[in-house]
This record gives sequence, structure tokens and C-alpha cells, in this order.
Amino acid sequence: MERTLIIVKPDAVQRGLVGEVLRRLEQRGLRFVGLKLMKVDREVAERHYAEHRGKPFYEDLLAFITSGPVVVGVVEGPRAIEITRKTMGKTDPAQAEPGTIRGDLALTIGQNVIHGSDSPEKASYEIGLFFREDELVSYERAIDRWIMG
Ligand SMILES: Nc1ncnc2c1ncn2[C@@H]1O[C@H](COP(=O)(O)OP(=O)(O)OP(=O)(O)O)[C@@H](O)[C@H]1O
Repeated sequence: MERTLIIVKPDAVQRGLVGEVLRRLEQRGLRFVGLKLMKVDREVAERHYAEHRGKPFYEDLLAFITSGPVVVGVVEGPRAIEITRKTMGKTDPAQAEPGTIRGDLALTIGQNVIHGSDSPEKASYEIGLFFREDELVSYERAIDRWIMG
């Protein structure tokens, strides 16, 4: 069982795509165990994007992710990180396959609809950055016996 963090980015919230993005993840069998709408402040954004500090797009990245509300979620399931990343598609929407979230919905590499953690270490770090332990809900669905069995 694995957990990963997703962020429905400000462009997707502004464009009314929250339901569409969450639906695509749910349809892959992933189970939401945490979900909330929030604004990301500069300090959290800097911690989240620490690996990109110094890159040419770093300031734009921070400005964008703090520009308006986002929806952050924690999804759980076997191979949740890999399945989420595949469902998202490549970072650059021009290279993302049709049928992926970014391939179908993203407009630019900066405004690319969704973030998903890319390793177990990052998932654990990012979940801790956005959620307290008591905000995450453990539960089982009947369907989990098939897809997780
Ligand atoms: N060359 C670039 N120009 C502008 N923005 C970029 C560029 N490369 C990456 N970004 C932005 O920085 C974010 C983080 O980059 P990263 O390489 O970690 O991509 P990712 O892991 O696919 O995306 P995310 O971390 O959002 O899931 C990207 O989602 C994108 O919005």
C-alpha cells in the first residue's frame, strides 16, 4: 500500500476542472484519504519546490502555485505514486499523451493542472507538508478487496 500527494493547481481550480481531475484519479481505483481546498503560502511553496531553487522558472513556479486556491489530496493504493504519475502524463502538455490529465487538459508547462509526488520519499515529505496526521482518514471500500487483494 502506498500514499502520494496530489495538488490540483490554481489553473485547474480557476477553469472549473477540480471534479474532472479528481474523477480521473478515482476511476483508476485510487482512494482519497485526505482532501482540502487551500491557498499555499510562500513558505510552504518554497519547501515544496526546494529542488527547483535557482532554476530559471523557480520564481514563476512560486508565484503561480501561490496565486489562488488549490485542492490538495492524498491518494492511497497499491503503486499509487506510479499510477498517479501515469494518469497525470508528462510535465510538458505538448509531450503528454492524449488520455492523460495533462495531455487532455493542460495548456502550458507552467500551468499544467496537477502535481503528483514522484518518489516514496517525496510523497512522505509532501504529505507531511500539507496534511496533519489527524486530517487523513483510513477506511476500506468493498472494491478494495478486488483491486488490492
Ligand atoms: N522548463 C520549465 N519551464 C516552466 N515551468 C517548468 C519547467 N519545468 C518544470 N516546470 C514547472 O515546474 C513543475 C515541477 O517540475 P518537475 O520537473 O518536478 O515536473 P513534474 O514532477 O512533472 O511536475 P510536478 O512536480 O508539478 O508534479 C512542473 O509541473 C512545471 O509546472
